[in-house]
Amino acid sequence: MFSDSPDQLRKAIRDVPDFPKPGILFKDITPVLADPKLMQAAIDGMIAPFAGQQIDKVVGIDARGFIFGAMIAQKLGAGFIPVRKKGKLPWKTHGVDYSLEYGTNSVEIHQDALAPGDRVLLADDLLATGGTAGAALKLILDSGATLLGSTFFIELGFLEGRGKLPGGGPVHSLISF
Ligand SMILES: O=P(O)(O)OC[C@H]1O[C@H](OP(=O)(O)OP(=O)(O)O)[C@H](O)[C@@H]1O
Ligand SMILES: Nc1ncnc2[nH]cnc12
Repeated sequence: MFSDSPDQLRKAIRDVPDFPKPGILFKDITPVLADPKLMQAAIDGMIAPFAGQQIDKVVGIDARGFIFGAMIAQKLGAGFIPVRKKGKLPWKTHGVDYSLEYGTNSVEIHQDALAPGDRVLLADDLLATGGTAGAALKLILDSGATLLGSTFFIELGFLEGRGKLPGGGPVHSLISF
């Protein structure tokens, strides 16, 4: 990781006012995705607090969480498990409804994706109200797996989303606004 990366990462995140709804300041990560050095710094920074721990599975949340989660899983030598928006997974699922900063939705996980005793890290691009990550946390804990913690590229601290992640281990974010 290059030493001034947090500053460079922060500068690369683009603010888009009133997307997808009036009053929402959308944090656009596509400039980070487009730069391999920045992405490497982002992934390294998201993994750092969990270094040295045995992690069997990384759960990533549809859709932007797939990008970060899959890269983290590869780097850790762990499996990747998708939590998808309702109706997208082909096999038997468990699901949960939730609300997020700009709406409501449902996410699902395959019933056989996680097993009791699996050591899991949850990953997403952004923690806002915590509704989405809280829904994923419920799916993980209901499976009997052990949730070691959660890691986010961005946290919107003023929305206090980490309060929606009780019992899920440490919550880490690389860039806070
Ligand atoms: O903390 P919350 O208020 O729940 O918001 C955070 C969630 O919102 C975004 O997902 P979105 O549903 O927009 O899906 P996308 O990744 O498909 O754009 C983001 O990727 C997080 O998953
Ligand atoms: N402000 C925001 N920007 C980008 N993604 C989000 N997900 C929830 N709130 C968001």
